[in-house]
Amino acid sequence: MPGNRPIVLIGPMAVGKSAIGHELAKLLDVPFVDTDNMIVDAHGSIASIFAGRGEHAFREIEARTVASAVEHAEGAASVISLGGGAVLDSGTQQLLGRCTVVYLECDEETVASRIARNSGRPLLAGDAMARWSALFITRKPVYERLANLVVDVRQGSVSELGHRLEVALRDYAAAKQEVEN
Ligand SMILES: Nc1ncnc2c1ncn2[C@@H]1O[C@H](COP(=O)(O)OP(=O)(O)OP(=O)(O)O)[C@@H](O)[C@H]1O
Ligand SMILES: O=C(O)C1=C[C@@H](O)[C@@H](O)[C@H](O)C1
Ligand SMILES: [Mg+2]
Repeated sequence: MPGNRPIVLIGPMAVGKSAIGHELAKLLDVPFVDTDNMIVDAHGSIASIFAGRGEHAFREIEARTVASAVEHAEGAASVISLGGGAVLDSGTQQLLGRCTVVYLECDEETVASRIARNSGRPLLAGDAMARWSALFITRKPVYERLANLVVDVRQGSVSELGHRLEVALRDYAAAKQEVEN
């Protein structure tokens, strides 16, 4: 595995960061944290934060939460799944330089069914797919720039994708080791 760096999963809403991250952590037998869940545990539902305090306040809470998750995880292997928009914060972008960042790549067609199964995403209110696509267009270059590794998650079950990520991470770690030696 890539040293003792936290493995951080990034990507747009509903690609499977939480589900696949959880699976990957089980396979690697390392701790798993989901920063959206940390926020909900500490501050209540994401929808209620957006409604009561606005997106700006949510982003501040999110940046602090991600920093605390990464700092707490450093020095040991672990898996951290971020919320879809967490990568927009410049402090978070800097912190991710100390992690192994995996971008879960998906497309509109595949994500449509995954969105349908989930609710409570305030930024997808109304026409969820149109909102998803608009956000994806602006964020895609950020995901691509921050990623050490890109994994296509369009095909396969959560369990299969967990295995695929594990293999991709082992290959990445081996290639990195070879360059460093
Ligand atoms: N490969 C897959 N096959 C089938 N269902 C999937 C797959 N990946 C994720 N899902 C399902 O799609 C839904 C969205 O996944 P998940 O919540 O993990 O997305 P996310 O990337 O964490 O989204 P968010 O950015 O909103 O946190 C969940 O119900 C999850 O179980
Ligand atoms: O993409 C986003 O901006 C978001 C994604 C979710 O994970 C949550 O963090 C929240 O709904 C905002
Ligand atoms: Mg999630």
